[in-house]
Amino acid sequence: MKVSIIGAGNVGATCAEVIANRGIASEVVLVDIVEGYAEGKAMDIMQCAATSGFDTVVSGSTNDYSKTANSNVVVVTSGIPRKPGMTREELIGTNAAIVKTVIESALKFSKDAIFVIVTNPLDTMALAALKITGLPKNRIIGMGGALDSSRFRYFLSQKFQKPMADVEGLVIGGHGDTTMIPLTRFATYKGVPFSEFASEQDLEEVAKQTMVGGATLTKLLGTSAWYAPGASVSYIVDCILNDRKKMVPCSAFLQGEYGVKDLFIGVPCILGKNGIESIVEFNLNDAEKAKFNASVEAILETNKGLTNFLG
Ligand SMILES: NC(=O)C1=CN([C@@H]2O[C@H](COP(=O)(O)OP(=O)(O)OC[C@H]3O[C@@H](n4cnc5c(N)ncnc54)[C@H](O)[C@@H]3O)[C@@H](O)[C@H]2O)C=CC1
Ligand SMILES: O=C([O-])CC(=O)C(=O)O
Repeated sequence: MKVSIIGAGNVGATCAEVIANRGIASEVVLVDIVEGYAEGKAMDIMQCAATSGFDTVVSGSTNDYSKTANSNVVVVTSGIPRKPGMTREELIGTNAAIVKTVIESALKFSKDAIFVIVTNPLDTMALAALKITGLPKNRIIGMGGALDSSRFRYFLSQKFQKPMADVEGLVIGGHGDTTMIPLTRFATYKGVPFSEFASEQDLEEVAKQTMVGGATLTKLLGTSAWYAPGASVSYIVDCILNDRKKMVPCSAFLQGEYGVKDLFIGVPCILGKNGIESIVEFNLNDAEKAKFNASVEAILETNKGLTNFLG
């Protein structure tokens, strides 16, 4: 099983390292535009193999997409990250052009690949990927909700002092500071809804922390996060390559689900060897619906910025 990761920066390289360490794929190819960068990252990761004990082969290439040929999965992590004070949406001008070039190049060599899009603004870049490739919707997956839900579980676990493994939480909606929707009503402690013992105010606080989770890290780090993003991408890659059929919130191209058409937004998806194999629909209450609709409107607004790139 072969995975190519386009963009060997913080997120891309972390993803390669996690995939190798967990043996998720037999081969990982990192590609970057900066001369020698992907080769260097790959060599550094390979020098963990002897001590970490993995046999995944990680290699790097500067813009030579022939090395990515016949990938089962292509991960797109190329593009600029935000700086403190910026929104993800502000990255669209630079990143849309990068995403277009790299996806066209990767598709030439891997016509059957499933594409996992990571570059921000995520929901809009996933739409760009669909339009650029013309691939069926199951083969374009936006990585947002997996990370946001993982952060939601972290903040729930911190707030209520519960082990992370006992905490479940789901985030849907857009992958943006104001567009994501941590579903506090469905958050559980070992199957018991948190709402049974936590105040609404406490749960709202956790939801707010989750929504700005990426911005908080960007402020602390001076650039956006990479460990949890890299781990979340690897989780999705594992679900595809190992046909896990797990439910993972991802940005998916909706065709009527949740009352939405022709738009990428975060919803629970079943991931397997065919990519997004189905979308799980469930009833939202009026307040959740209102948030979801507001999220749709915000993504539609950001998507307008694509017209310069895609016509
Ligand atoms: N969807 C999500 O949950 C997340 C998305 N991101 C996004 O992922 C992207 C990457 O973030 P980082 O890895 O932190 O940035 P980074 O700056 O560390 O790495 C980006 C890499 O892309 C490369 N690149 C730029 N243009 C390229 C091209 N045309 N071809 C090949 N490589 C090219 C750069 O040389 C750089 O090495 C950003 O847009 C960031 O906002 C980051 C974290 C989470
Ligand atoms: O915050 C950012 O810009 C990067 C990202 O999407 C995240 O970490 O959630």
